Amino acid sequence: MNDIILSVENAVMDFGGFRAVGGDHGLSFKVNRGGLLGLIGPNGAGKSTTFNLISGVLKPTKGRVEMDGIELSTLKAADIAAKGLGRTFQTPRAFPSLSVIDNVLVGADHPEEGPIAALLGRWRGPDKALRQQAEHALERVGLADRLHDSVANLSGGELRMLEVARQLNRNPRILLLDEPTAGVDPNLQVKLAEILTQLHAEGTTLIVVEHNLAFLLNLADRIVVLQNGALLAEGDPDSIRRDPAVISAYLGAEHET
Ligand SMILES: Nc1ncnc2c1ncn2[C@@H]1O[C@H](COP(=O)(O)OP(=O)(O)OP(=O)(O)O)[C@@H](O)[C@H]1O
Repeated sequence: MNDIILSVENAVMDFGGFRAVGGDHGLSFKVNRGGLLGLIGPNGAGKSTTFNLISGVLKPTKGRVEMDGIELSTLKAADIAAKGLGRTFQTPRAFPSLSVIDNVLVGADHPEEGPIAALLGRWRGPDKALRQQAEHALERVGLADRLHDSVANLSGGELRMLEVARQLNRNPRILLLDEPTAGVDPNLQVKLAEILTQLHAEGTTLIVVEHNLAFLLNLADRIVVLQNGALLAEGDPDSIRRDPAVISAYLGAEHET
């Protein structure tokens, strides 16, 4: 029997009259505890919107999201983060006036406070243990020699790795990564794959949205495919690679380019 940590149940997200997620019957899928789930689909399929529903950035028009049997859909994003759900964004977010390490330290000690309160808390100065933990997170993503650099000096790929470090520092039980390889150079992509493999081995539940299918299909143990906001297919990576509906809707189009 699979142990389910997260379930999306009949979720619908409408923006005005436009249905971004849910199709005709609502979107439902489950995430195994400790699993590495890949969420794929063509542009506009509803992947980021689904992440926003899970992490509480958006409230579903209909349906619900549950983590360990607790309904998340009614909670604020900061409360969901405090329950152990971390995420990165498709467009990396950073405090531009802070150094690399201070960007990791923001919110590290009291994630439930939210970033602004935590930023003010930085005036107290972090204790040594927190600083060492943040340094370790930055070492893991290959930014050990950039600790005191301004984030303004980081490349797009490095900013993305900074977001990963920020989440590693919080040690989430579930981590959602939105297009983690986008703009990341091949060396850092290898590092990223190592980090995901290690987190997976440590029992962290991972959900990864990615257009780089070669990267994701090698790492994930299950794949959910969305099309027009609805579930097109789900299964292990091999069955998804062979699924005629996926090939025609998505993989086929990719292969032609
Ligand atoms: N705030 C919003 N208001 C209106 N429409 C939105 C909003 N956010 C997303 N959409 C629309 O919902 C659909 C799904 O968008 P979403 O970003 O979730 O897709 P995606 O699968 O992540 O796409 P991509 O791979 O291009 O990032 C798209 O048609 C998008 O234009």
